[in-house]
Amino acid sequence: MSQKLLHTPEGVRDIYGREYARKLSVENSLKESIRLYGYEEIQTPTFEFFDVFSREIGTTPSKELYKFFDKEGNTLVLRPDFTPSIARCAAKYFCEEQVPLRFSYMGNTFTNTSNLQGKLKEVTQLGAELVNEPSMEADAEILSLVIRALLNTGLKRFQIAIGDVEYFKGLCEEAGLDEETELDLRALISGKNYFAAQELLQERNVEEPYRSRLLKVADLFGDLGSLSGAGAMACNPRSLSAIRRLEELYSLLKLYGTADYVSFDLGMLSKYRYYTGMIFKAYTYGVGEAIVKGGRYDKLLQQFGKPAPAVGFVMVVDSILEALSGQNIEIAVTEPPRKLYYRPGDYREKLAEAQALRGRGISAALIPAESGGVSNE
Ligand SMILES: N[C@@H](Cc1c[nH]c[nH+]1)C(=O)O
Repeated sequence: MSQKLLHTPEGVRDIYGREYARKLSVENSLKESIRLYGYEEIQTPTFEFFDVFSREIGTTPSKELYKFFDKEGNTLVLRPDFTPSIARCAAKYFCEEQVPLRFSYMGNTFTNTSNLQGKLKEVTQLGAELVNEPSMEADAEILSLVIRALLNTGLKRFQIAIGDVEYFKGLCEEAGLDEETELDLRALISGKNYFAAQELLQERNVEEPYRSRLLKVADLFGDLGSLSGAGAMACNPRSLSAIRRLEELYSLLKLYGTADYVSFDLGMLSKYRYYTGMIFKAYTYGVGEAIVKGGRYDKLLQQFGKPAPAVGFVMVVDSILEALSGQNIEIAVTEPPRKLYYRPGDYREKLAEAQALRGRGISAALIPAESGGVSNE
């Protein structure tokens, strides 16, 4: 048989045995934490029309989408991001609804990145979205829910960095940047490419003090105190009200008892352009990428026909598992099946025994004794 048949493409993988049992256990724990906050599970399709993830929506760039065609010639896309799908779904079925809507979901997302990046191209995401809620209380609920859910998996050492896209937008407006320059600058700052950012601002004739203010954004991180520094640097109402919101958010997190897990990072700029306010990422030891990502997107549902504010997050289950393993944190898994070995002469008794165990909710596998047993490990 060709060895090639046994291989999976780069960036996807099989998960089985104990590792899969651990994954299921973490998923259940995260789901239960989200359920406690009143979120209702929903399911959206794995692929959608291209337009749901088009450039105007502001999600994953087109070159990173898995695109294909159906027999009618429609362009379809394997979802790279749940948020546009949930926005579409909420706009379709809850269009007239004004009360807060709480949705949670779980499934795999797909991004067609280059093999050289060494990233998984299919990951399991578990998330929640709170629609029709513009308040700071909603932002605080989302952040505190994330913190509680992470603690419930057994993780202890993690930090949530919070930013607000309005701070940077305010500085860009103040400096008179056009949209294209703003997008280019955002990409350079997110990629930590400061020299190129400096060059770009010089090229576009951005004057002082605006140029240095924009470049300093990358250094604006730390505890609550760092917000006052950021406030002192900005002279425009957009950036200043972003700072005020973050300060208010912090006092709400104190009510939840979750403020110790957060820090601020005004240089945090997401690659997704649908965010309109607070954004955040959770980091922990042993994983380079964020294990949770989220934020407020008050204009996205409008693109699907329902003007409604919303805020939400996703947890990347594969990365949380990597963190738990790297930090040697035990994950309770369900008992493996009891193995009942039978010989031709005692099959009747062993079968009865297995049935009795199953009747009591205990998993039991019958195994021919001469086979030497099976292994799923
Ligand atoms: N979908 C975003 C996370 C998010 C959910 N809701 C709001 N933001 C992401 O994948 O990064």
